[in-house]
Amino acid sequence: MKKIVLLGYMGCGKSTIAQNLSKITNIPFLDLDVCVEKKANLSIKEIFERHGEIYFRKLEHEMFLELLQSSEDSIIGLGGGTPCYANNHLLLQREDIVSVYLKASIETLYNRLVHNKSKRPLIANMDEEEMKEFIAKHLFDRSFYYNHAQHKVVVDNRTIDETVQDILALLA
Ligand SMILES: Nc1ncnc2c1ncn2[C@@H]1O[C@H](COP(=O)(O)OP(=O)(O)O)[C@@H](O)[C@H]1O
Ligand SMILES: O=C(O)C1=C[C@@H](OP(=O)(O)O)[C@@H](O)[C@H](O)C1
Ligand SMILES: [Mg+2]
Repeated sequence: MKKIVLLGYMGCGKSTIAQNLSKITNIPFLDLDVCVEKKANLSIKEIFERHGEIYFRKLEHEMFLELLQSSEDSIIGLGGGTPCYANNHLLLQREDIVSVYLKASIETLYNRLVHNKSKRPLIANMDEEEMKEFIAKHLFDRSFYYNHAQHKVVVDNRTIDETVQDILALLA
């Protein structure tokens, strides 16, 4: 039984790539954020607004453990912060987990996030200049955790299909 876990910064494509990889492999896909939202019966935005980030991190950790407990094969798209809290990065070291860091440059992340920030509470209220600075610093802080992944796939200038193929090639 294997779990393929995609990690990386907000906007690198975890949710999109996990879904597309699932279509090709027929391995079921789970998005950790969506699982948290279903369990809390609130959107990520609402969880942050009503209960704060620390509460979100607790739910995220509990849900990650729950998904890893299942014996089913699955492709799991993490949230951008998942490996950086509650020692979640250590859970990635399990033998039945294949972890893939979708590595994107600041420019790629900025371009993908700038029109897509409203559902992401950490950047929702930033202007463009603030966002650029934030991504640069935050990505630097988080890279330590992302680099715990078993594999790294660079996603800059790659289409969705190309990234899916890159992942399939390293799984082969
Ligand atoms: N080549 C690409 N690979 C992945 N996502 C892409 C690509 N080009 C554009 N996008 C867009 O970038 C965004 C990535 O968001 P998402 O999949 O939610 O990332 P994450 O889950 O890592 O935050 C989506 O709007 C997606 O359509
Ligand atoms: O980077 C983060 O801390 C977060 C990333 C989001 O997921 P995506 O990376 O899928 O946007 C979501 O979990 C939440 O808004 C916090
Ligand atoms: Mg996502």
